Amino acid sequence: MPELLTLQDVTAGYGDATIIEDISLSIQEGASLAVLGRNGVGKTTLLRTLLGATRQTGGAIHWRGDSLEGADPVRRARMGMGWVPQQRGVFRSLTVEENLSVVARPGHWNLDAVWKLFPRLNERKYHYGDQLSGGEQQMLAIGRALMTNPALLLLDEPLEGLAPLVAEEVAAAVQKMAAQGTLTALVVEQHPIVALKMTTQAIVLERGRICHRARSEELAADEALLDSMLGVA
Ligand SMILES: Nc1ncnc2c1ncn2[C@@H]1O[C@H](COP(=O)(O)OP(=O)(O)OP(=O)(O)O)[C@@H](O)[C@H]1O
Repeated sequence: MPELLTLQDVTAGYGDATIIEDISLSIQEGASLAVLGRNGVGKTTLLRTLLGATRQTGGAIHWRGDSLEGADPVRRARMGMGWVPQQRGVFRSLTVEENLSVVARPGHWNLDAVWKLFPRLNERKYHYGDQLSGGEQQMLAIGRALMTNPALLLLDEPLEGLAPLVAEEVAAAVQKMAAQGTLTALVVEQHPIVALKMTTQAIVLERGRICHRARSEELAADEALLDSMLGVA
């Protein structure tokens, strides 16, 4: 598979503060990457840097071989970057179906494909955004990003704040979505075991730098290493 995204020695932050440093990695089309690390190590900042929403002070990012230097977030979105923010961002005064339809762009992901991935959204399609539970809002936020048919989908802590059973449902859907290979997925998660199940590759950040990279399956099996890096016994 060709490479979708390549980062070479990327350093970025906010104002004068450097948050991530010397990040080098490449992600192939259709692959899925978990970005792990303790609180405050720069996971969200890495995502925001891909989107062009931080101050990049060093290194280069290439998208399908072309430099992203100078490309603002709007242009990056048009190029095919989709983003599921931590705050979810669904339109509360639109129905589920309207929320999905207003952002639709041609491609594999249409209403039927989203209903199949999230049967619960299909059941609630005439409900308004503000009538949904937290879990349903998260499903809708993911569905909305999928409807734009992005080449790269960035998910920032998709399970945060969800009750365990709903979190499992969302995790299973993300895993299914990532395994279909219709897009490249990058998942930031506090819960490494779940994130590793959803993805094929993983990186671990420590103080803004990559301290470990592995295939997700291998890292998931190495409890001692996971515990030493992330404290998950
Ligand atoms: N807009 C901002 N302006 C200045 N500093 C910021 C901004 N956003 C985040 N930071 C700082 O950058 C550092 C890394 O934050 P970031 O959110 O990237 O970490 P994280 O690994 O995603 O953490 P968490 O898991 O807690 O969300 C933190 O010290 C944070 O205070």
